[in-house]
Amino acid sequence: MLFCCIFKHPAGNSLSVPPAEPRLWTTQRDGEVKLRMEESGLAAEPALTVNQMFVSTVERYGEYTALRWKEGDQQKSLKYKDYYQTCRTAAKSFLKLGLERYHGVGILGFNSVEWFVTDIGAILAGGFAVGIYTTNSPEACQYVAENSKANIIVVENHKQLQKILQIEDKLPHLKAIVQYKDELKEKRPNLYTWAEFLELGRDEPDAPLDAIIASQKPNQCCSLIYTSGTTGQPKGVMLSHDNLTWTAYSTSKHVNLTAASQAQEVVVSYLPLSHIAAQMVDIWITMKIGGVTYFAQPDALKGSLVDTLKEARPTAFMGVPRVWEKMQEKMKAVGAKSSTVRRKVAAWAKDVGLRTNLSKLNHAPVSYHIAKKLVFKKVRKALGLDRCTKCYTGAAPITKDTLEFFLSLNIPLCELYGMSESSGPHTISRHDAFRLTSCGIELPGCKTKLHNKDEEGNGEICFWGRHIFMGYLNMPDKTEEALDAEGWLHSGDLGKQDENGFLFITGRIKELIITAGGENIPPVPIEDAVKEAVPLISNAMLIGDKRKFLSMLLTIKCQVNPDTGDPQDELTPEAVELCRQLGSKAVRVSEIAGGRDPAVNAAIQEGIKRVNENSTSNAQRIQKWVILDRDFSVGGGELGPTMKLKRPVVVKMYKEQIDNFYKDVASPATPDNPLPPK
Ligand SMILES: Nc1ncnc2c1ncn2[C@@H]1O[C@H](COP(=O)(O)OP(=O)(O)OP(=O)(O)O)[C@@H](O)[C@H]1O
Repeated sequence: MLFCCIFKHPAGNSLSVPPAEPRLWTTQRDGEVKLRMEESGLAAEPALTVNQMFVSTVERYGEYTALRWKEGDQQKSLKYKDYYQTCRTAAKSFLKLGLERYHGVGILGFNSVEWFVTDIGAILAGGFAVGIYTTNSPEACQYVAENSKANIIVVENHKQLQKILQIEDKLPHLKAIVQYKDELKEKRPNLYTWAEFLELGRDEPDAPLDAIIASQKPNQCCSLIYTSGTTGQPKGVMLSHDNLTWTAYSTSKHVNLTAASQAQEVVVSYLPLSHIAAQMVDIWITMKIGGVTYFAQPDALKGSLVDTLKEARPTAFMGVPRVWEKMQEKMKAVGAKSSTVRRKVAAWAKDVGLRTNLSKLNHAPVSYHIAKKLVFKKVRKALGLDRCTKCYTGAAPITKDTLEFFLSLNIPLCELYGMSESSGPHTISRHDAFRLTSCGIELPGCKTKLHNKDEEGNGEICFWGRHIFMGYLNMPDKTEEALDAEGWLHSGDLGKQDENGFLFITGRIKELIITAGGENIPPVPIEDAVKEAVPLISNAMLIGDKRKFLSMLLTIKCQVNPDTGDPQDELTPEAVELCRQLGSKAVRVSEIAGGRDPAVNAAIQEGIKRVNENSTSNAQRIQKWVILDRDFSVGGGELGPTMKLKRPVVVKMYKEQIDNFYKDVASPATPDNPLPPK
């Protein structure tokens, strides 16, 4: 907030005191922050609003294609100059519908032209762009809509509309709803189709919109990213114009993206846009460099993504670890079915690929033309990545196994690390600056500090730079927890750096379990060890915060409904086979859950025993466990959009099972809990 105080001078003249400089953070919707400008380098670049960045791209690349998509069998596209005009029309429509300054426009739907236009139109009109996860329940949508004081909500289809209609009465700020796909199934006042919505603004004068745009400053909020809740109630991360425009600029420089005047970069938009990673790549970075965004189909993650990749042939591609893992699983399955000769050639090429790429990382001279010709080119083509020179993974931890698998296919995955609170990326690895399992070095103009380092050099990763968020909307306490007195963002992640500044993530303090006995236990290594020891297990979650001992919730690998993504009762073929090997005839989760299958119980108990034997202390031993009826999923609410466990949600959902572990600490072994607490 700018404070301007006017007081009377004893002589009677009015004296105006210059406005106090804004602080580094604010939690007020109309607040302003001090920009973290530096004297030189990239952080000294002039600050831009979203409109200024967009106009500058239109001036340079107005005739270039900005957006591409497929409608039926037809390819459609929009040029930069028309994209900008459509956003302006949408902005005028929002104003006509009553959008107030610093109020939200919620967007609930799959990636599309309309999503982008809503987001940017809301910003141009002086509101906040607010992505809402399509998997949100009506109550979760209500929280976001209320928190952001949404005046308008733009939904994709009838299904999403129903969620908003259920909570409409509880949203006093809501003035209109727009549905951008499919026919409206019913007419309602204040419900518009996309065409009707754009029509509202078509003939509106420019002046009121231009006045709003002219009044915008780079240090004001324009976008809210709601955290997905892996660490508690979602928080509205306030991002300023400068956060978006500067991060887009700095990232494009760091990873050497090509400006459209030389050749247009192409990206495929398919990850949830309400998450900062997808939004930064698909909307802001691509706009900054005048690239093309190609929209995938809504069923991208259910199987159509590879077809879209083959059509779009992206030059840069970002996947969360689960996307790469799925590709890996699929390729392995296809590989297993191919002829012996093909398998041998592929295995040989992969061996050459891994060895050569590892030597390359060590700057040793390499040559692998034959493998490239025989296998790698074909693999890339089959994945639609034949033009893709930059493949990224990020937003969650990826296993070394997956990194090595792709490296062996000559597809080095560059890792990207960051948070919503850092407008997306903080560090990114590059082909010319790469260490396996490292997340690379920080963006130019940004700084990293490791707080409270231990003897091995592990400390809490703290960030500084113009990508750091403004604050959490209406949450001063949480903001002060995240930003220290000097303005460093504390990530809650543990990491260490090598002598060249390469960052390695080594844990998450924010999910550390602190037992009643005061022992600090990082859950992920124990959970990973259990999954590795018992391949039948799909998800494992360690319990023990403020408890006397550790226990674990387990789920079994099951089939997934391809349309909804919901976990089914049927086991995967791999799980059925694993059961056979254990002497179990189970084909369904319900035959195993709750300790119903003695052979599976024994195998899990044996696996957990092995993990316990390797534990560093008694407190780190898993004493009890239970197999749940249903696997974790995004739709079920246990996993976030990047497949990170939402621990507080799981604890609430399975309270009964957890209470059971601890209700009688001295209880003897049961089929569910074969190991009595020590
Ligand atoms: N490359 C990476 N490797 C390991 N962990 C990562 C990586 N990138 C991001 N993360 C993890 O994701 C966190 C950031 O998550 P993000 O800002 O996307 O929040 P979220 O998933 O929406 O929700 P919440 O804030 O509730 O966790 C980081 O603090 C880190 O723990």
